[in-house]
Amino acid sequence: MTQTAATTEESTGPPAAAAVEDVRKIYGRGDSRVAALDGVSLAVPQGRLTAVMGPSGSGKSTLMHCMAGLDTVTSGRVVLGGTDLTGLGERALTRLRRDRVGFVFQAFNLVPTLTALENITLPSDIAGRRPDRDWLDRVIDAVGLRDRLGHRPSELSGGQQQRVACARALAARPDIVFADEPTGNLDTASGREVLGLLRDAAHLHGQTTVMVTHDPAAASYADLVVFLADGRVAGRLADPDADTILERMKSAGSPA
Ligand SMILES: Nc1ncnc2c1ncn2[C@@H]1O[C@H](COP(=O)(O)OP(=O)(O)OP(=O)(O)O)[C@@H](O)[C@H]1O
Repeated sequence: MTQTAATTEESTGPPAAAAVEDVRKIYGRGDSRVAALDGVSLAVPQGRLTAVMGPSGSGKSTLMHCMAGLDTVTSGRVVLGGTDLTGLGERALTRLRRDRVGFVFQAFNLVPTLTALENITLPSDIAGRRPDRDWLDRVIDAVGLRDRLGHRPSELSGGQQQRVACARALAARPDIVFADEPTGNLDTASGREVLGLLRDAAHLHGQTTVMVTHDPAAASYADLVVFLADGRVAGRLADPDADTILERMKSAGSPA
């Protein structure tokens, strides 16, 4: 693996936990050619919650997948925790995702036959690692699921299931967590719980997290909001409130 310093565009603030530099991702050829990412540069600050917003088709999921090593870029560079992902083979990418990245998706993706606790420790079990017991306890308390650990997913509410999914992502202490519409399937109250959890994980425990969302209220939990449009970065807002985010979305002329 090539080790390089993660670069950051900002001269102040925390160092970048991840960065993309002039990334292009082209799908298809000829008439069906789509530039899903068209020269994106972005630094994800360490220990912060970053939201990525933008209209449907603007490249949010593609960006997240490329940053997480789930997809490769056509050109440009992706650096994660000092490792240049560009040019890594599938085995190395698999190892990197397993060891250094946590995922929270809209569909909770819990294993239905396992209990909440078994789901939370599954990634460490698969990797053959013993989970850090103290940390696991803290994560379980943070997600407020201590009295539900023996329940199977079908015995949990949507919000509880997503909190299990968050705990699963946090338990392995990954360098970075990627959350794709983590509150998309949740009612407002459950969504707030999950967002508060992700924000606390960043602020109290230094967990770097990138979250894709369409929802200005959800994005207002973030320390930094990055707007995409047509595969490009169309703006950034630091410490935004929901109204400012909504204004920005309106002025971009394209509802997310
Ligand atoms: N596997 C693929 N093959 C071809 N085109 C693709 C593929 N994946 C994405 N695209 C195209 O790339 C562009 C960006 O898609 P992407 O899913 O990243 O957008 P998004 O902002 O996440 O959208 P949404 O909010 O609707 O999920 C779209 O035009 C999409 O049709």
